[in-house]
Amino acid sequence: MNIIKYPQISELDSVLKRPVFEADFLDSIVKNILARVRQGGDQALLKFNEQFDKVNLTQLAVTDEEKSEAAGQLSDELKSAIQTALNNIRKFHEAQVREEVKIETSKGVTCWRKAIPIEKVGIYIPGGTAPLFSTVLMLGVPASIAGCKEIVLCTPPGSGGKIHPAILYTAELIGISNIYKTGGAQAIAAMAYGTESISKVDKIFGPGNQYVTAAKQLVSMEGTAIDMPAGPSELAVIADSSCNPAFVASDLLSQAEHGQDSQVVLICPVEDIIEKIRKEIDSQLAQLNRKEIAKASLLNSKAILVKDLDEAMQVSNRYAPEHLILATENALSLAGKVVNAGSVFIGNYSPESAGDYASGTNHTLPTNGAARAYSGVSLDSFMKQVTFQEITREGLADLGPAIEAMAEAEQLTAHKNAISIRLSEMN
Ligand SMILES: NC(=O)c1ccc[n+]([C@@H]2O[C@H](COP(=O)([O-])OP(=O)(O)OC[C@H]3O[C@@H](n4cnc5c(N)ncnc54)[C@H](O)[C@@H]3O)[C@@H](O)[C@H]2O)c1
Ligand SMILES: N[C@H](CO)Cc1c[nH]c[nH+]1
Ligand SMILES: [Zn+2]
Repeated sequence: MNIIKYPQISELDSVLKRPVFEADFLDSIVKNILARVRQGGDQALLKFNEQFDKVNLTQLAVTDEEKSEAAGQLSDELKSAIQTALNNIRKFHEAQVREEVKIETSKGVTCWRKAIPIEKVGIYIPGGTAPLFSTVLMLGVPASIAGCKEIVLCTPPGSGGKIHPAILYTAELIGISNIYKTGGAQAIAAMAYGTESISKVDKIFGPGNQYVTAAKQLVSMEGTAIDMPAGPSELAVIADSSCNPAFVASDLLSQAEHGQDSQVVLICPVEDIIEKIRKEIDSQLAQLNRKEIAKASLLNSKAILVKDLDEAMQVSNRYAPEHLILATENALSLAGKVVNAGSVFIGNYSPESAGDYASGTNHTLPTNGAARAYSGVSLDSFMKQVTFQEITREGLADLGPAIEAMAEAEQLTAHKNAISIRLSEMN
């Protein structure tokens, strides 16, 4: 992880450039995959399973037998951990249910907003390099609280064409039964267009690699809604002398291990602390399962030496990380200065891994700077907010002249007439 000392704010965009593929290159690969699925349906998906996932299958749907075997393949310890996470995620997302509020905007004019679940949703569960069953909780729990009628789950087949039992077990726990063995851009195409066995959905959710994220963005231009660009994982840590260097190193490595296109950034006003954290990274790396992946993503990663914590926050806000850890003194008050971030972890005992699995917040978060304008997945992501208004005869008598005047000024006489015809009936 290279150190960049005291960069100018204007240099940051190039210093902190994400390691993304060139957009035209990615688009041409992904457009081709989308077109082949649109034309070839299930057969195309099965061919992509052979090409990318090296499995030869005859059907995409997970069978009832596979589902029923899943629970027996997990330890009681893991099942209980999944239940703990489920409880916390459910609590946090249930608290997002909002009361319907009726407002009388003027006498006799009542307006309100009602949250109505999106009927058919598709959830993508990454499985290329690790079977992310925690993502089943992050997407399935809010979808089920929202009351979505149909939930389609796609995930790449693992070795031997199997889906990891923890994915199947977690899906069963939440009540998701339409599960298909297809991953990457082709899975996104299947949910966007529909195939013989996979239903077309109204909105697609879920994180994934750059192919998945590009496919979601492309199908969204053709009319299927998506949650947000949730691509390769990122983490920024703002640390000062009060941090525990070993903790910070462990946090940076936790996101570096996701993929070689992950990026982690350390922002710190004390050079000596940066050195201590770098040493810790080197010693902890050796013990990791995925050290080669973590090493590769550390090559994309930077330590930024800044003047003070205010400047550290400016750097972080400019970067707009998916995750931000504040390992500083008075971390809670520093958190008040966050403008751009997907999810924030405050203090030495709030590791990012807690949000990945079990604190209760959602881990499907905007990456690649999208946190400047997008929020992570929440209950609202699975609902439409429909507005209603009810106007009484007296209400229209009062409000009508204002509407007539505005319609007249926009030269929309039919609009004006829809009011005038009623006002004349009242006289
Ligand atoms: N932002 C978030 O909220 C969030 C949450 C969890 C995970 N993630 C990220 O999700 C990603 C998961 O990536 P993954 O690769 O492990 O799994 P994945 O399931 O996203 O992708 C695997 C699929 O990619 C396709 N693929 C692989 N190589 C290809 C190629 N050369 N051409 C076309 N398609 C190809 C294959 O179909 C394969 O099944 C990681 O980058 C992780 O950081 C992000
Ligand atoms: N850190 C990922 C989001 O960027 C989510 C995840 C799932 N499992 C472990 N981590
Ligand atoms: Zn993670």
